Amino acid sequence: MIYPVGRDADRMIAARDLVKDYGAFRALDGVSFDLGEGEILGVVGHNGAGKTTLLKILAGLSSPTAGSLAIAGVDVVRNPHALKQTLGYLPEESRLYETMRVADYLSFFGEIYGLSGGEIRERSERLLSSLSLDAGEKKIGELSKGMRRKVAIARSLLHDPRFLVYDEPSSGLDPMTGRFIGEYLRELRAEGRTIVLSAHNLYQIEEICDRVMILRRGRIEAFGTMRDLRERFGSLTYEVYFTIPDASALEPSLAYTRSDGIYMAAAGDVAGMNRVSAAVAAAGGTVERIESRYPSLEEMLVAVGK
Ligand SMILES: Nc1ncnc2c1ncn2[C@@H]1O[C@H](COP(=O)(O)OP(=O)(O)OP(=O)(O)O)[C@@H](O)[C@H]1O
Repeated sequence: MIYPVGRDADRMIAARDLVKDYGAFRALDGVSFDLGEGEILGVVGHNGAGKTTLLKILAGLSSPTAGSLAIAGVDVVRNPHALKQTLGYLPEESRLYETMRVADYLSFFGEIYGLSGGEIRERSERLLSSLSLDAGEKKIGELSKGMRRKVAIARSLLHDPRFLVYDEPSSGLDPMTGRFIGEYLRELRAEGRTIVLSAHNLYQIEEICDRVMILRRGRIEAFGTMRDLRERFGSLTYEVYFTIPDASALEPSLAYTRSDGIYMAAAGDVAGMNRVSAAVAAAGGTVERIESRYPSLEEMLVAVGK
């Protein structure tokens, strides 16, 4: 199945039946989807689902065993080097050059991208300041994990690429730095860049991504906006909060929890919610409020299973 983008978006990625075998093991098994320009796609899945494998293929660093992939209209399976100027890649773990100062490190990569000395200085300064990174004269080996991640992000953006592939950008970072990077990604999107990222921080994915792909054992289990996914995984949950003088008067089959003197029983649909409310009233209790909520991405992933 192909998951198309909306008609109004220019297409940045067209992936068709991507397969990746490692020997006899099939890590990706027929992945097809489209992504529009200027969108953020979050790729989620349990360990070993195939996220890094897919991201490496999108970055032109690994060639698929079968299938086709066009990025910005270019067939990157046949011509992976065509991505060089278009793509900024952030690997899951970046090996940085421990003994280099940040400025020298960025200069080194700027030269690889063919930038002039002036361009490198101007862009490095702008990137480091937008990332709130002031490393001074420190060597990369002396930086904290969060600072190193920011250096790797700056490196991925030096040549001003339109398409970013970020593997676990906030992994291992404290919540403040993780949040900062989430907001930074939104700014990059506002500049018109297309971003594919993987993350185990599902709240961040829910917050910043336009579309989400749930991978399971190398296949797309679900793909769409969070709204699409909520429809696919269904239902609202209703939580009925009540007080009751004697909970033992409730019908024994009614499951509930109790916190600070307030009881709560959950129901999967409106009929269930009505049954709970009636049971509470029959046992002499009072319904205080009813809350409805959608399943979170985390609950969806649990429902999908390994
Ligand atoms: N070079 C390789 N050789 C053999 N098997 C590999 C190789 N790279 C990945 N695999 C296997 O392919 C599967 C998918 O791996 P991948 O790294 O893409 O998963 P992932 O979803 O990124 O996992 P994680 O969340 O743990 O990073 C795993 O079973 C992994 O063992």
